[in-house]
Amino acid sequence: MLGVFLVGRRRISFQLSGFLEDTKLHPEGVRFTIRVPATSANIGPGFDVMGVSLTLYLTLTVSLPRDPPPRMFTTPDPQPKIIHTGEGADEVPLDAYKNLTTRVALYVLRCNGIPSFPSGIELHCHNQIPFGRGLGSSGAAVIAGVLLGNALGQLNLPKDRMLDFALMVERHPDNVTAALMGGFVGSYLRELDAVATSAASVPLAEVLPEYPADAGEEWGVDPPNPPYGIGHYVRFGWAKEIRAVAIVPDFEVSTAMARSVLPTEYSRKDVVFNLQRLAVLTTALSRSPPDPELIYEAMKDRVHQPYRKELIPGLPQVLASVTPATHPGLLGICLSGAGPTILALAVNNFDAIAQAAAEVFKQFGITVHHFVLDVDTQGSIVEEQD
Ligand SMILES: Nc1ncnc2c1ncn2[C@@H]1O[C@H](COP(=O)(O)OP(=O)(O)OP(=O)(O)O)[C@@H](O)[C@H]1O
Ligand SMILES: N[C@@H](CCO)C(=O)O
Repeated sequence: MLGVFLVGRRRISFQLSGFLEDTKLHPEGVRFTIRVPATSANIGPGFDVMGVSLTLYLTLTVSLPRDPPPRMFTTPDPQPKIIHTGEGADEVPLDAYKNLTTRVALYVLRCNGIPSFPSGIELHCHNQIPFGRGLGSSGAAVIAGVLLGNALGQLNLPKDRMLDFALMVERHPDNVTAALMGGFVGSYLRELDAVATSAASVPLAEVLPEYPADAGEEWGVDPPNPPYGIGHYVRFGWAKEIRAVAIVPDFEVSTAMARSVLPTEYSRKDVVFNLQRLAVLTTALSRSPPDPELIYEAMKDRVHQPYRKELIPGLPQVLASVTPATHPGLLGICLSGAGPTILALAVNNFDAIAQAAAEVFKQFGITVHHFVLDVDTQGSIVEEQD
């Protein structure tokens, strides 16, 4: 059986039967991995626009029998077996009809005329991305699902088309675009015509229905296919000496909650404040050596961070007290995604910067841990396992 996956601009073709033979799951079977990076969205002023992919990963090891047993069109239908280790292991659903990654994979398969998973799939998800912290865990799960559906269905979708599928689920483009493409990216949702707009606006419940466990093939209407070209993106430069310190509080803030506290209208003054900084920041982060004076100011925001402080005790105090003046090496500091993680961009003194933020959070009774990360330039990859 021939598998063909698109990985970046490289088309990788391989004989599925040529995969490693050492899997415990299917000793005679097929095995490949899907690796998706964490992301930090917004970077201050670029709310729902900018994202950067970071070197923490969700990795799926997918095993399937070389000669799958014939499909049984009676219940129980062929659910993948899911093992999940690492972050989220105590809360992630292992039922493939409830797990975000496999539900998205099934959505992609069903949109392409494949009604269910192939039989005998075993999926080991190893996750380094903390849940609900602003590091793009859900975006990574969605992208992993799109790549899984593409691989299992041998669909050969180009990455731009995969982005359409991801945007039907996660409807702001910043995290999923960075997770799929890698690097530092800006993206927008294209204005669609009326038909495409309504296709792209169908309720999430229709894209990812609650699959009844005993439904077999009877899943009702086909899910809505994404319109073509929902999201467009551009890659920005990133100065190689800039690293990302992710300071992760010990509590979760769901993105849905963090979006519900935002206003629906903004003053012209606040919109202009963000636009001015956004325009400067995209170029400032590409320049070597990076200029802390320019970047610190350009990472300020008036569109989402001020409203999220009620969900994140200590947020304004951390942002105001950890500055390039007090902490040489720091370039700028902001909320990562919907929070509560703080993203500090710096060229050195990474641990001291994290420690300073930790001390402020401590005054609010919050403990944190931190990662010093680099920008992942590859984006999501699908490859034979070593
Ligand atoms: N690997 C995963 N497998 C299955 N479900 C996941 C996975 N990662 C995240 N999720 C789901 O996504 C939820 C977190 O999504 P949410 O959008 O609230 O936060 P986030 O994506 O971590 O943060 P942000 O969007 O601000 O970067 C989890 O509670 C879980 O339901
Ligand atoms: N732009 C999004 C990122 C989180 O998914 C937000 O800030 O709500």
